[in-house]
Amino acid sequence: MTGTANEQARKTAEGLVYATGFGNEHSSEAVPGALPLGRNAPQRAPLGLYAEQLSGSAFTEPRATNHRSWLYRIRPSAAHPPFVRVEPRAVRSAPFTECVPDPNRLRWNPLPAPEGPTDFLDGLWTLGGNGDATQRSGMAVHLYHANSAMERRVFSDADGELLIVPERGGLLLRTELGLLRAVPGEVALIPRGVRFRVELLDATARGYVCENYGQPFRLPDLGPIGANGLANARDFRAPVAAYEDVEGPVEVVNKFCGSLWTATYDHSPLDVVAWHGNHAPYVYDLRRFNVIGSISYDHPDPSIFTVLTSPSDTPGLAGVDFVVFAPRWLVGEDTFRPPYFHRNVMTEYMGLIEGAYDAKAEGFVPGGGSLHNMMSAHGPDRETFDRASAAELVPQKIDDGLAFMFETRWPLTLTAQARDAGHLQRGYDDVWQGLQRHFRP
Ligand SMILES: O=C(O)Cc1cc(O)ccc1O
Ligand SMILES: [Fe+2]
Repeated sequence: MTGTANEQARKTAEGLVYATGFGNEHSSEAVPGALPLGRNAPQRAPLGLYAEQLSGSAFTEPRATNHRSWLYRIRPSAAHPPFVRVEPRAVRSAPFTECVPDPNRLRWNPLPAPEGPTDFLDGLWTLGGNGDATQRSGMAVHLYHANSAMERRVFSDADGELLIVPERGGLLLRTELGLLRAVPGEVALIPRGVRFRVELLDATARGYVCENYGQPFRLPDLGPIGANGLANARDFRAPVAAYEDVEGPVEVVNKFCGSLWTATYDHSPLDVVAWHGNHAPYVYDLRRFNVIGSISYDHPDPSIFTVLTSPSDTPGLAGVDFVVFAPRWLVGEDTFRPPYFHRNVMTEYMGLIEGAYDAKAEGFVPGGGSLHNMMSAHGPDRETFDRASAAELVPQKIDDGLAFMFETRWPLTLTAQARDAGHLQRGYDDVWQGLQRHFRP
């Protein structure tokens, strides 16, 4: 991508307007009068537009979990040529069958820079996942490293929603429902089936993606925390309508039941002039997260840091949680303050957006990731354990990092490329070597 194209994307991103709130019924029109009033499907939609419903939930799901938007577009989505299946490059999907599930603790360095011009879609690289895309259950962990804009190219994912976690470089997401800017420290969500393309605000972009095949992410219940706290609903931003009136070839890539399918349209499908509904993309600034923790003793379980949760059919057991370790004060008395040693029935994939993470002195780097699969023993490395066991317990501000976790109820199976990757760290186990016995009966 040329500097000029980046510059243009940056200028566009600067002027963006948003609607706020989580899961709201938004309505928006890019041209006055484009949104019909009082009905969804008038005999003739305003301004010669086509009316189309995009459903992210079954028609009959309870109102609280019903997701759909009405789109008023220049051409109906139905007018398209056949899709043909294409090579998926480094994108893989559930069920993950290339490897046997591995109980070892694993850690990767950042995804290497791509060779040659690579857009967001070509730069997607799947680490692993669980479940089955055709059953709409489970999740996948992808990383991306891109250096160019998706030009005349649009992507949509029928298999799940995409939670994008930029780590390096900002993104301008041009979606059917409008434009979103997502820079490191923010996360963006593209709902199932929503078409979008990604432009870059910087020379390169790197980050993580949680592809959630299961129920859409929602805000966790707050229970005794009360009516406020953690991620507050008003801090989520949805786009306002913005459309492309572009004729000529545009490649539309559709991820469907694990495969990538492509068709060349004679126009851009990002041609929605007005819309209303709640099946909409959003962006959230992780620094707005209201961190809640212990003000007496002990280290709460990290569920207290849940930003978004995708419930499964068993109450309390998430298909996947998105958890953030944001700057916070530690004040626990007579407490080992960093993450404790533990074995967890849930599987933990962790990434680092910036700085450092308080359980690991070294080796867990921004853009890298660690996998602690179901029941694998992990926790502070030796250096962290020794330091925290001896530390003077004065109030301490942890403000030198932003880490996150995709935590899932099912074990995560790697792709062959993740297992064999040159950037897989050898000897991760060694960080727990040298923990001395101190037992004195
Ligand atoms: O493993 C990790 O670092 C994540 C984590 C953090 C924490 O504070 C407690 C439990 C846990 O799994
Ligand atoms: Fe953990």
